[in-house]
Amino acid sequence: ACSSRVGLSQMHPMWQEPLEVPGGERQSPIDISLRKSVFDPNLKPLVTQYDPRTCQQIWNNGYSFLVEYDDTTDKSTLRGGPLEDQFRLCQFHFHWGENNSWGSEHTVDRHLYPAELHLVHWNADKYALFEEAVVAENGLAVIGVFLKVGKTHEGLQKLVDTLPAVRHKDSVVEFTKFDPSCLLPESTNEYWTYAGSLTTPPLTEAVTWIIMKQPIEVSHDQLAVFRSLLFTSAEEEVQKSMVNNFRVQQPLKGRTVRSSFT
Ligand SMILES: NS(=O)(=O)c1c(F)cccc1F
Ligand SMILES: [Zn+2]
Repeated sequence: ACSSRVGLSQMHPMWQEPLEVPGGERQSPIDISLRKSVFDPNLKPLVTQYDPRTCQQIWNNGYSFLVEYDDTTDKSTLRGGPLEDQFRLCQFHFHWGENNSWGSEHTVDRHLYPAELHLVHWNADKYALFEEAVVAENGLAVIGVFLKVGKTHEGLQKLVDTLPAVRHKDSVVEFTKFDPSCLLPESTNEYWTYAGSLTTPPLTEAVTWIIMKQPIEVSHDQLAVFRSLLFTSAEEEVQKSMVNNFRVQQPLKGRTVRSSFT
């Protein structure tokens, strides 16, 4: 699975120099300013082809819960949009707040959503492993989807029902036959895209971000189950609720956010 080693401490020997690590010029997340984003007519529709049979497990890594996919073949892929290459889905996860007033990492004209979904893909045309791509130029493509409180999301409920099994840090549970395209909004033609970074360590500046304009709706109770997870492992005396697992917004530093729509 691609994300169990995501908190890379040592850099893998690379034929290509690893990128400058953070403090850099292209950190994430950011605020997306509607009036500053630039319509790019050359942006293509996104093409996602996800095979639910590649879904493997859910893992509480002590910061979020990751739904991990088998990324050893080209069965679940992303291409099109701003991308030149084909990317493989390796995991998806969420960021959320302690209440419905905040929780997303990106904002739109400073509007905060209660949560944000990240579908993490790596460039399988250029790299052999996620671990190589995560420290490389043009290594990752992450689709961000905002969550807002509304009607129950039927597709999400299967995931929500398994979360109690991964309540503690380092717990894992088998999770199969889940098609993550059910978590994408109806319209995937409307998105913003910009050059950024991972929002968790190693914070490397390897990510082409693709943020969907249309949020998905989930129920208040579904979000409450996210907040029942814990940052802490079963052994620790003091249990801490897994909430507010988002990074603070980073300076744009002259970057342009492009939009696929006017
Ligand atoms: N939050 S994020 O989407 O930037 C992210 C992670 F949290 C972890 C690994 C890769 C990655 F891309
Ligand atoms: Zn994330």
